[in-house]
Amino acid sequence: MTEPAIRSVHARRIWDSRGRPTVEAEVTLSDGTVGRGLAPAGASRGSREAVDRRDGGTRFGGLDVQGAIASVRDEIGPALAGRDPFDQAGIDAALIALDGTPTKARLGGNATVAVSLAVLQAAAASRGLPLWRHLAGEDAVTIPLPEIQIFGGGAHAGRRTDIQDFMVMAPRARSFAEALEVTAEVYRAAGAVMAGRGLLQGVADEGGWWPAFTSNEEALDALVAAIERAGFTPGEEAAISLDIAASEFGRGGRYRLGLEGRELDRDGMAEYLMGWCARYPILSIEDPFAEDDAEGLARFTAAVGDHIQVIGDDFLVTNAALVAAAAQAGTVNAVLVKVNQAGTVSEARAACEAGRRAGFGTIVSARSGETEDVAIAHLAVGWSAGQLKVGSFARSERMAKWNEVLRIEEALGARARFAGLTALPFRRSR
Ligand SMILES: C=C(OP(=O)(O)O)C(=O)O
Ligand SMILES: [Mg+2]
Repeated sequence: MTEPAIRSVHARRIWDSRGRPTVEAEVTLSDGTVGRGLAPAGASRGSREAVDRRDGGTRFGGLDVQGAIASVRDEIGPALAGRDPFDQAGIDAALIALDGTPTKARLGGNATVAVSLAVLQAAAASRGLPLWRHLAGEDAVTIPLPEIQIFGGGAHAGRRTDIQDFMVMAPRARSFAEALEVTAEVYRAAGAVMAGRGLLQGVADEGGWWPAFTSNEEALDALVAAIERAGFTPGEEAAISLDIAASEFGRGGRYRLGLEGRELDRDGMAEYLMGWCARYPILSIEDPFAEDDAEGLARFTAAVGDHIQVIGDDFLVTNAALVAAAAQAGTVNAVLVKVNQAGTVSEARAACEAGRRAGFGTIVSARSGETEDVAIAHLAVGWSAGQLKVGSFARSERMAKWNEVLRIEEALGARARFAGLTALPFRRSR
């Protein structure tokens, strides 16, 4: 039997979880198999990420994705027709060459990521394999430790807090299912705590509670109160993970905390965060300094990196070369992996592998603008990334992904190996 080839690539406009247009690509193989890839979209974006093509106007105003769809129809589709769908690296290299820019700005990162994921899905479907198994081959896989948002802030919640994500990790959980259960208890308790204080406003872009706090610390205190109200001991069954997303309010070594009406220099910011690390049970901090502040990051990681995961998101933009450089410089000890930040599956995988080689924590992540697509749950398992960040409970585009990991864990049965705390970089090096 001859191996199937790519017959056609189609793109359509769909809508994301923020009500904005995005791209869905559909790849059809010569054996009739179809694979779909859906492009997510970030709000707090690193300046070196792949650039989406957003141009023209929708009928009712707002930027459209017709340019990205035209890229697929006029250029990507014809270029990929007849190619081997199992050669993901070759397909992604072709997309990179066809685009010809360092940031995929010509074709659009939203076009390349949708097609790259669609080819991957078509190849898995053609083999009759779940995506995670197609990715892992015969290798054993690890089920990721989740970090789950409880309060959303920053660019995802009208900047009601400067800090973007207040999340929970379950350090004692023995399975993904148990970690999800613990965090769900904290999530509901947090809603009750906020309602009791008259602070409940709704849900943020990633499903965490939309806050009405008057300081960033008030959110941390409420998180500790929620953990206790759920019947857990802070730092034991449930610990704290933060995404500071500092590029949103910091530049040139200066940090403007809008909520608290003050500006900190690099040392002041370090003191602010180190104070939190001393007072709260924090296990992980993402982008604690702005993407242009390698010095702040390096000093912070040198100070706390032996017991706290320090993740580069905007700082590393899912780029293998930047991950390798960060490992050399000691700026962070973990990398967030967002497929659309790179623009292709292969580049995201390379960033994840560069992280693994460096002994980093590796966290596959969704974006704040998402779809019902569950591919990243499979990437996290298939790549044995060790950690997954998807958002929270109150939005089904997030729950679709968390629930998909439950299905994979169940399918693996006794063979399921939950990463748990071994996913953290300081646990690895011990
Ligand atoms: C998921 C995140 O947000 P966005 O998608 O807005 O970049 C993040 O910063 O980690
Ligand atoms: Mg981030």
